[in-house]
This record gives sequence, C-alpha cells and structure tokens, in this order.
Amino acid sequence: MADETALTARELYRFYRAGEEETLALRGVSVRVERGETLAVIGPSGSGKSTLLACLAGLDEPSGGEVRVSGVRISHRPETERARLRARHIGVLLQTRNLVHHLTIRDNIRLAQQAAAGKPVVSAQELLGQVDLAGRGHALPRQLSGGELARAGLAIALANSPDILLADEPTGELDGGTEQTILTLLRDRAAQGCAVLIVTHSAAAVRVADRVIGLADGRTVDASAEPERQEAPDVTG
Ligand SMILES: Nc1ncnc2c1ncn2[C@@H]1O[C@H](COP(=O)(O)OP(=O)(O)OP(=O)(O)O)[C@@H](O)[C@H]1O
Repeated sequence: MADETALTARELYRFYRAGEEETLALRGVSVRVERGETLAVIGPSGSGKSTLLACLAGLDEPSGGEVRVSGVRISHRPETERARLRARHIGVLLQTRNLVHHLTIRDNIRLAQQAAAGKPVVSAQELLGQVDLAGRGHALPRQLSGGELARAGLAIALANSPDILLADEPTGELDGGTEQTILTLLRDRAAQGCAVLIVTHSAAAVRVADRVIGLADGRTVDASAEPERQEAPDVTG
C-alpha cells in the first residue's frame, strides 16, 4: 500500500438541486496527488473548487466517479466510514476554518488527535510551536486575530499527522508575512511526504506548488490559461 498514489479522484460529478434550480458543479473531474507533491487548484468563483475539495475529503459525496485515499475508496461509503478514513488519513483546512468555537485551540488540536484513533501524533504543544502559537493554546478561537486563526486552523488540520492535506484558501485575507509562514509550513509537510492540495486565488500559493490545475465551470482546464498561472511563471510541471 505504501507506494500507492496518495489521492486519486476519477471522473467526479456533483449535481445539486435546490428547488427548481439544478447545478452541475463538477463535470467529470479527475485529479491525482502523489506523496510529497503540492498541487494548486485555481479557477474563478463558482467553478467548483470547494465542491471538489469537499468530495476529495469525504465531506461530501460525488454524484458520480470515485475518490481513493492510498488506494482505499472513500467515496460512496456511509458518513461514519468516510469520517473514520478522514480522521486517520486526511487533514482538512476549510475557508470557514475547522475550529470548535467553545474549545481552546489546544483542545481543538487534542480533539482532532483523538479522532485519529491511536495513530502516533506529535504533541499539541509542538504543533502550536510549529505555527508560532506556542503561547496561545489556552485561547478560544474568538480571541485570535485572523492570521492567528489561519495558523490555528492549520495546526488542527495537521493534528492527525495526515498523509493528505486539503486546504481551501489557506492564505485568503492574510498579510504577506503570515501567508509566507503558512506556505512554508505547507511546503515543509510536503517535503516530509504529505500530499498537499491547495485551492487558492493567491499567486504566491501557486508559486510554491509543484503542479497547477485549473477548474472552469466544473471541468479541468489548461491552467496556463488562468491569470494566476501567468503571474507565476516559475511554476513547473
Ligand atoms: N450546497 C449547494 N447547493 C446548491 N448549489 C451549490 C451548493 N454548493 C455549491 N453550489 C454551486 O456549485 C457551483 C460550484 O460552487 P463551489 O463553491 O464549488 O465553487 P468555488 O469554485 O469554490 O467558488 P468560490 O471561489 O467562490 O469559493 C456554484 O454554482 C455554486 O453555486
């Protein structure tokens, strides 16, 4: 199993119906992320990026196609089984942040570690140190600044020592210094063998990626056609 591709999605479709309105948010999207690789997913608002990330994380079920984590299918399983696979293998950083609001940052980290069910993990204090929040573990989410919250969210996403890290706009609305801190942490994780997928509008985030794919209207497109890609000419692959 160790040499399996970390994350594989094949021909994903996601159909939404809200009253009379029908949306095909994903129209046959295939993605793979290898261990140690950072993939950036870019595209205009409404192109399906968050839907794709939710399907990859097992937070949502694709209407068609399948998602595999280290060769194990995570899609089309009961929610409890998807949650178990996610807790063990995947770290997720969502735009809404992945925090329980009435728990301190340290307890949020511990909660994610417990969900990993006995997997060896680094201590909450070490994780806090990695994101420069060593002195803020006792704080509640509402007591943190936007940049601190972003870093706390990343610490929680990393709490289960994930094989795969899925991050939706991890650096959205952050100043340049904090953005660089987060991007460096993501790169470090990839260097340690984690498969990292970032949904982003940020040119700086695109620059740290090994590979970029574009989404438009629920389909993958040539990423070189996207403006973010043009601002980042040094990206290879
Ligand atoms: N729960 C839902 N019910 C109905 N339609 C939805 C739902 N979630 C997303 N959509 C629709 O699916 C399409 C893709 O949305 P999605 O949020 O994945 O796009 P996005 O690329 O992440 O956008 P943004 O960059 O603005 O976050 C949009 O047309 C959106 O309105």
